[in-house]
Amino acid sequence: MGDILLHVKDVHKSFGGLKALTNINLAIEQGTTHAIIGPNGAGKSTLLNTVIGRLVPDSGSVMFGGRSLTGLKPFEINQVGVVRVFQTPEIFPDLTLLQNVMIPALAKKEGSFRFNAFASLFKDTDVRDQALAMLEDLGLAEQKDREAAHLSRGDKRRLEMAMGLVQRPRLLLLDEPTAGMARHDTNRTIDLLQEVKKTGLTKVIIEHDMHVVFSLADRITVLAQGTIICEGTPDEVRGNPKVQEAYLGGAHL
Ligand SMILES: Nc1ncnc2c1ncn2[C@@H]1O[C@H](COP(=O)(O)OP(=O)(O)OP(=O)(O)O)[C@@H](O)[C@H]1O
Repeated sequence: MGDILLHVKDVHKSFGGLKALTNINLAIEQGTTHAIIGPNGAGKSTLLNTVIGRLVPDSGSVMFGGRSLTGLKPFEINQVGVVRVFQTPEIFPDLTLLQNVMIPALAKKEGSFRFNAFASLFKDTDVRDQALAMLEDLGLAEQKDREAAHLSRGDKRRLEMAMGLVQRPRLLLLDEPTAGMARHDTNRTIDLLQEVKKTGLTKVIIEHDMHVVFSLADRITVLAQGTIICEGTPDEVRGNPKVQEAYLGGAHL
C-alpha cells in the first residue's frame, strides 16, 4: 500500500437522535481516485462535510498528510490543500470566466481572499496566465470574457473545476460532479477527470452515476444508513451481495 493522504478514524456524527455516521474509517491512498457511493441519506455528504470542516465529528478524527484537520475552519483546511467542487457550482455569476478562475488563484497566492483589492490584483500577470492556462485545459478559453451566468450547466461545472484545480490541490473532493448532466457532458467530464488522474492528484468522488464511478474509481466505499457496508476495488464491490441489497430498487451496479 502507498502513502495514506487522508485518514478518517472512528468518526461518529449524529443530528439529534439520527446517527448520520457511525464508526467511519477510511484510508485514501495518495494518487488514487476513491469513490464514496450509497443510497440517498446514507451519509455521504455528511462525511464529506466532516473532512472539509463544515461539520465537526462528535468523536473520531480526520488526518490529512499526517496532521489533524479536526477542529480546523473550512478556510484553513482549504489552505492545506483540500479543495471541494460542489454539487451546485459556486461561481461568481456576474464576473467573467477569467475573473472567476483568477479569484481562487489569487487567494492561493495571497493566502486569503482580498475582495477590496480586486482592481489591482486582476492585473497580476502570473495569476492571469495561470487562470488562462487552466481555462485552456478545460476547453473554456474561447469563452474567457463571457459572464459566468450565461454558461451552460455543463460549462458551469467545468468552470468550477477550473477554479478548484487552479489552487493546485493535494486532495480534490468532488460532490456529484455529473449531477444533472446530459450523457454527452457526463462523458466529457469523465474524460477530463481521467486526464486529471494522470497528474497523480488524489481524488474523492461522491457520485450516483455508476457509469462514472466504475470509469474512474480505483477503490469504492459503500455507505448505507451511516455505516460502511463494503469497501474494495470496483470488481469486489460490484459482486458484493450486501451492496446489491442496499441498492435494491435503486441504481444498478
Ligand atoms: N444538518 C442536518 N440536520 C439534521 N439531519 C441531517 C443534516 N444533514 C444531514 N442530515 C440527515 O443525515 C442523514 C445523512 O444525510 P446525507 O446528506 O449525509 O446523506 P447522502 O448520502 O449525502 O444523501 P444524498 O445522496 O441524498 O445526498 C440523512 O438522514 C439526512 O436527513
